[in-house]
Formats: sequence, C-alpha cells, structure tokens
Amino acid sequence: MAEPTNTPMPPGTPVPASTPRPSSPALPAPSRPIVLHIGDPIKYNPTTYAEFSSAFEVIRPSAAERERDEFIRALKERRWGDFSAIFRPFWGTGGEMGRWDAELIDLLPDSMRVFASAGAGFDWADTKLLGAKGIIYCNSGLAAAEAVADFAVAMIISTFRHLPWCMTAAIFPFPSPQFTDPSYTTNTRAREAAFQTCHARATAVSHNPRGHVLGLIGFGNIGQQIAAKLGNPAFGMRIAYYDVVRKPPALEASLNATFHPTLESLLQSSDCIVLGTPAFPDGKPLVTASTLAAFRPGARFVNVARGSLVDEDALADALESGVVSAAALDVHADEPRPNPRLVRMATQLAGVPGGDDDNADGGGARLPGPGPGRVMLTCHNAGGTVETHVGFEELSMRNILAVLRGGEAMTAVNLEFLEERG
Ligand SMILES: O=CC(=O)O
Repeated sequence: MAEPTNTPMPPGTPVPASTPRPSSPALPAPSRPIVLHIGDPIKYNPTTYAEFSSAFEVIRPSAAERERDEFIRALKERRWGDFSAIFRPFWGTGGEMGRWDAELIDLLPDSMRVFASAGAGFDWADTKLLGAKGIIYCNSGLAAAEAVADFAVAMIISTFRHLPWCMTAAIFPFPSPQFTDPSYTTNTRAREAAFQTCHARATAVSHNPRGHVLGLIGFGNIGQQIAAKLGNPAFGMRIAYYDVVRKPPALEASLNATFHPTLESLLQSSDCIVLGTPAFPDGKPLVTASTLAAFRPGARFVNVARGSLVDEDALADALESGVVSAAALDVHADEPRPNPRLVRMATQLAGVPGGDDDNADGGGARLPGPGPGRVMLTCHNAGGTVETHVGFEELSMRNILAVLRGGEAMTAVNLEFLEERG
C-alpha cells in the first residue's frame, strides 16, 4: 500500500498529501498525470512540493513495495496506474528495487515520460534503454557539485599533507570517545612516540599544493568547481584537464585550465590526478595497472566519482611500489566494503609498533613502500550536505514539472539516446 506523504516540514505548512491507491488493476483514468514518488517524503521545499502535488497525483509506494520482487509484481499488475514520471528526491532511499535495467524498464507504462532522481551519478539506471523508450532521465549533479568539489579540495590537500597520518597519530591507539581503553591510559610511551614521530617526520613528506599540476579527469560542474577553488588566486595550483569534449576557450581562460587531448598526456603531466567523471555503463575501470603506469612517479590520486572506475588492487600495487605517493578515495568498488589492502594502508602508522617508518624522509619522488598516512578513505560522503539535498528535491521536482508541462528538462543526461514517441 502506498505510504502517505507525511512530510516533516515546518509547523503550519500546508502540504497536499499524496494519494494512497488501492491495489486494484481497474483504476479510473487519472485527472492529473500520475507521478510515482520512490523513497522518503520530501523535507526541504514545501512551496515547490505544494505546486508539484497539486499539478500531479503523487503516489508513494511503501518501503516493502519498493523491494525488487514486490516492485516488479506491482509494475506487472499496474498497481500504480499509468504514471508519467518517477521522482526520487533522496539518494539514501528510493533505490531499494536495485538497478534500473531491462527487467524493470520493460515493465514501465507507455505513459512514462521522465525519471528525475537525486544524485550526480546515474550508473544505477540504464539511461540508454530509457532513452530508447522515449523516457528522459534527469540527474541532480548540479545540486551536488559544490559539496563534492569542497570535499575533493579536502582530499587533495590530504594527499599533499598526509592528514590520515596526522590524525591517527594524534589519537593513537584510537581510544573510544570515552577514553576508557586501558592502553590509552597505560601505554603512554607508545602514544607519545606516535605523536612525536608524526610531528617530526610528516614534514619531510608534506608539500604545499601551490605550483603543482592538478590533473582533472572530467571537466563538468564538479571539475570546474574544483579548478576554481584550487587554482589561482586561492591555492595556486596549475589546472589541467582531460575530457571527451574540449570546453570553450572562454571557460578554459576563466579557470586558467590547460586541455590535454589524451588521458595519457594528462597523467604524464600531473602531480595530483582527480577522477570526476561518470562511471562507464558496463562498469569498466578507467584507472588500471596500465593507466597507473603513465602516472608521474610519486603522483597523488583522488576519486570522488565512482569506485567502479578504479581497479583498487592495481592502485594498492601502485601505492606499495611508490608509483602513487598518496591516495584519497571517497567512493569504493564494493561499497560499503572498502578494499582491505587500502584499509590496511589507511591505518598504517610510522614509528610505532606495527607501523612503517621506512619512507619517513621521502619527498614526493618514487618511494619504496606505502609509508604511513598515505591513504585516506571516506564513506561516499563528498556530496552529502543539507544544501545538496535541498537541491536534489528542488531540481527533481522542477525537471518533472518542466517535462510534463511540455517544456525542456534542465538536467537530462540521455538526450542523445532519446527516441521520439508516436
Ligand atoms: O555519489 C553521489 C551522487 O551520485 O550524487
């Protein structure tokens, strides 16, 4: 049964409820287009939602109905009628049915026109097949770009300054927040050694980003915002990029960005490589043993795109051999399970029992081993801010309003595949 859209909004806000629908195949023709709302109720944009829910009949399947088997059953029995749009305002919910592949897409009603979802990435949906069926897919990358770029800045700085080492050494041996771990209170020498070693030796492997070449793979909204934040006059990095389509000269000039016509040329010229490009539909990696071989010796690597784009074992090899001197990964090939070899490196300390201080005086050139603090791992947090979620909701509703009123989608990603409908 559909859940009511009992949205937590400021008190007194008038919110039209979505319509619970009986599980009956014989539905009367709707007076307004039906929108299938998958996931949590909206939270942040009551005014737009008031317009949205008076323009459309909004049906929100329950959490149980969104599980794949039940979802397929419901689509087969046309439980939600001839809906014209799918609306997924959050990335944390609404994905329970799994990948939007042919099995699901082939069950969509002919009335379906537009699928608007939270999230910059759209690897969870076969957008080419949707396009072939005349369905526009809109992502919400625009809403996440600033958050992802800010997070990428922190990760890039981390690869130059070895923040994981600085942070873990300061709290060695990782006491509980209550400081009740007996080793924390008794193992004073080891704790002091961890702190002092990091204080003394992190200097020798840390560098200012200024003057280094930042190589951006992908120069869309996220890449451009990273360039604006880290180039001149702020951090003074030299901006280089590779993308399948070269950007206009005025844009390149405004960001002082140098285009590289091949990925190899970008890799050979960069001190820190940042991945900010959509995943390949077939899940093929872009950063592999052979691409890593083209990195400058001792280059740094940051991934804020998708884990599937990186062969993580090849990256671990490159960190071990020193080809890559530091890496920061927000996204992982097998979420929520980061690669165990990379986890081990992320927790490695110098100058403490079980640590590794072989490389303490390395200086960015090819190093013989991973050394401490060279890997930063986070939990797919880059886009995760309140502002992003406000934007996800708003943009998804605006896209559906535009398309169903006969206008243009703002953030369609599959227009090249879109087939005209009869
Ligand atoms: O990964 C985050 C997103 O797709 O927005």
